[in-house]
Amino acid sequence: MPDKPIFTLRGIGVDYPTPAGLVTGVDDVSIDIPARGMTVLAGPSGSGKSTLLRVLGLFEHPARGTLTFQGADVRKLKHRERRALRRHHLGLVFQNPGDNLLGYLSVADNLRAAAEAAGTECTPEDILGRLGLHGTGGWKISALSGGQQQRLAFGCVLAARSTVVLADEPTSQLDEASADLVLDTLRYLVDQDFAVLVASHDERLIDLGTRVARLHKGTLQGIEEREHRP
Ligand SMILES: Nc1ncnc2c1ncn2[C@@H]1O[C@H](COP(=O)(O)OP(=O)(O)OP(=O)(O)O)[C@@H](O)[C@H]1O
Repeated sequence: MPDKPIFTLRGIGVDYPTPAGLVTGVDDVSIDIPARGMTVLAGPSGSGKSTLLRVLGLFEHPARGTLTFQGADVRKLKHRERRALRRHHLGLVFQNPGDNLLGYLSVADNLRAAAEAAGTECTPEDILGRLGLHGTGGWKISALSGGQQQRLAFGCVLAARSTVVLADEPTSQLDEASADLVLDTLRYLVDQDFAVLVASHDERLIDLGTRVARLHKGTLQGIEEREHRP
């Protein structure tokens, strides 16, 4: 029997107030996010990918619709419960590598800090070895390439033992070789049975998705299920 979805969205709508009036970020989006595999939110600039990720990351309160996480209606959670959900379950990776890491800490200390913030513990050398960053624990963040920094950001998700990985355009700031490192890391996270959700318009990343949800002007155009990952 397939796993229950980790997120269920029904009729989600987000509006942004602007001086020119309300701008719709997404409208009437209904989708189940599976507990395993990689779901890619694809679509052109302004289609609502980041808005939807912010809803799932609990940064954005939808004006309409319902969002459940593991069956619980997120709107009904108390502030403390929402924070706990985010700390223990949601691993976020933003597009700019520098926004994901603490530049004043070493590589290993970034992993330790991520684990501590989630109330858990980690063995940095183990995680670094799994991500092809063996031996970099004592390095400054600035000594890593952009792709290695993004890998480390995903390493922080491993350190925190999050349930879900939410990544917004994780390859968009990287050259092709660095982006390859990120694609390998995403494959690894999928193999480790994380629920991976990525917003991207990078075709190579979209090709990795076990499920591709296409957005256009804030609405969901369709969901493509794929049997096999390329
Ligand atoms: N803070 C905001 N204030 C006003 N409008 C916003 C805000 N954030 C997003 N929007 C609008 O909501 C719509 C969806 O934007 P969103 O950033 O979610 O799209 P996107 O697909 O992630 O685009 P990109 O690939 O450029 O990041 C766009 O019309 C955008 O202008």
